[in-house]
Amino acid sequence: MRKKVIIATKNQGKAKEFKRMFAPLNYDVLTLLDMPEIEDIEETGVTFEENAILKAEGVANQLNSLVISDDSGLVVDALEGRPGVYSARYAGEEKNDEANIDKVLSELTDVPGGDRTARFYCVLAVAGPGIETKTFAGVCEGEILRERRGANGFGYDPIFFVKEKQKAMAELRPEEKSEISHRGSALKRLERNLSSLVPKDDAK
Ligand SMILES: O=c1nc[nH]c2c1ncn2[C@H]1C[C@H](O)[C@@H](COP(=O)(O)OP(=O)(O)OP(=O)(O)O)O1
Ligand SMILES: [Mg+2]
Repeated sequence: MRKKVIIATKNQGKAKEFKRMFAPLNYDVLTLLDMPEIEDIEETGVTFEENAILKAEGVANQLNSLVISDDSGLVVDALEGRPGVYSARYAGEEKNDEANIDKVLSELTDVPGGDRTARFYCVLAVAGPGIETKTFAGVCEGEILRERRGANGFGYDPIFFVKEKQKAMAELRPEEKSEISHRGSALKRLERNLSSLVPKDDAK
């Protein structure tokens, strides 16, 4: 029988990646895109971890069910870590991927090749009735390109050059991306630690 897992995200790109990554584990993925009645959770944290916990616990409380959330973003060294936790709303509250990319590219116009290092971060939080909330992190190292490359993925993928693959993230096939991505490694950590999700009452 197929099992089901709830991912507390409204991001279409993340939803696609989670569906693909959970399929071989025999899980169907439900997201907030399937549950319009869930109230928005404000991302008031200043770290990926804080925001992931806010989203997972906020949605778990509304559904009274186990949920996984994903807070992720792009950290650029030459921009002192921006856009960071503001990645989704970097160019404005309407969350426009193209405008966000344009803003990063223009801020980096005068930054030479060697100084364009960056990384994607992902923190997954698991929360639910009777369990202690847990987080799992993943990182993917790269460099910011001078122009867009590739048509796959979402968000900042077209301007993120993955050293390991010598390609833009948006040039990778979906399964290639999941193998090396921040989200893929965070999910692997989560899978390895599922047994640590102990009931709160048992926690010493
Ligand atoms: O693999 C990725 N490839 C490219 N860009 C990415 C990736 N992973 C995160 N990102 C960017 C997209 C967005 O600008 C921000 C996430 O912001 P974040 O608040 O976690 O997600 P969101 O608001 O889009 O959806 P939600 O909070 O409902 O999960 O980082
Ligand atoms: Mg968000």
